[in-house]
Amino acid sequence: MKITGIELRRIAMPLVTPFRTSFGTETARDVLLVRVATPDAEGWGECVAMSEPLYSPEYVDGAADVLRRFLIPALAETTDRSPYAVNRAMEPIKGHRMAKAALETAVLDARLRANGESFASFLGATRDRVPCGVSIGIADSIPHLLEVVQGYVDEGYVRVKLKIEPGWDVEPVAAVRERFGDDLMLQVDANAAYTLADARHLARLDAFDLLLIEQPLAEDDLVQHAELARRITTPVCLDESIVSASHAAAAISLGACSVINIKPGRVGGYLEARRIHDLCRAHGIAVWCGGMLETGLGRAANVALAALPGFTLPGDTSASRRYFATDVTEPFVLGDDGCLAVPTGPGLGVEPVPEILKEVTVSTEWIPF
Ligand SMILES: O=C(O)CCC(=O)N[C@@H](C(=O)O)c1ccccc1
Repeated sequence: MKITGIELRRIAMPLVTPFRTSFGTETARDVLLVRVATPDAEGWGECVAMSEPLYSPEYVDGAADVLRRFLIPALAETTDRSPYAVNRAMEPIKGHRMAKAALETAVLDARLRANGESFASFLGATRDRVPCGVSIGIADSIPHLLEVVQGYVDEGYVRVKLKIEPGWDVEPVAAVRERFGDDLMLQVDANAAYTLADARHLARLDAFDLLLIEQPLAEDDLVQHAELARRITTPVCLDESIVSASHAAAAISLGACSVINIKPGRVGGYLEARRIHDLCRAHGIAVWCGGMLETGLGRAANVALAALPGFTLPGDTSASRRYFATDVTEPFVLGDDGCLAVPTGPGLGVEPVPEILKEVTVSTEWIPF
């Protein structure tokens, strides 16, 4: 597969409502898209880095820079376009996993579209629909939170994730459990807002039969997560801490988690995401697909990944309307069964709608090969 050039495209995607987490509030996504052009097909990759390095060290301007100056030139030096060769070409560059994931995905998408194979088939999906959870930000009051949860439950989401932080944790969880009963699949996400000194306080969440508590402690501390896991009964799930299959192996062997949130952008791409899936499956560790407020492009790839057999918990693969009034692709719409259909077309199975893409585009940059 010959690449004729690569386009870096920045699009501005306003969010339907502000999304507040323990590390900040998002009101719009400044998204970097990577388009790989070949004579037979074009491929798309979405970089999930946020505008500022608050979730992880990466940020969107930095991702564009490392792609332009290092990752794309490294790719241009090889002629082997197999997905593994793309990974190998980028290997010497340290870190920048979200940037790498976007480029790997775009090359893979172009290749699969040319070969007529879907992302789901390539990854080894075993389902054609995936049950969807929804992530709910920190609200300004408990009554408002309950209203928001009611809305998403009415839409049919099968699992609710509540963002928590010190001062907004036990009370909102108790109120949701009280209002929606014990059958609602409920979990919380702290985005590393606590320390081990909060263990006794976090143990108060054990009363609410949560599916898991996501990333309670700092992303670089597996040992403290293992100690916390011994002091609470709610299963610990890691997100920010798991940036590779070797990190997942270390976390599992240390007992730092019993569930892992797999985000392909965070771990450097869908191939590494599948490796983590396979490793966790071998260890009986449940995984689910996390989200980074992706447009329909990244969402399509995530839904395909979430259809692999080890994804036994509903992910943050919500419908497009959860975040965007108008998605850049045909919208992902939640079915009456609370599921999204796995795209079946070649590659991602979706593409940007040209007039919408034009409207949301802030800048484009063409890098010829
Ligand atoms: O549904 C989604 O795409 C968002 C899910 C979600 O809560 N993402 C969180 C997270 O920490 O997992 C996040 C939000 C914003 C930025 C980074 C991460």
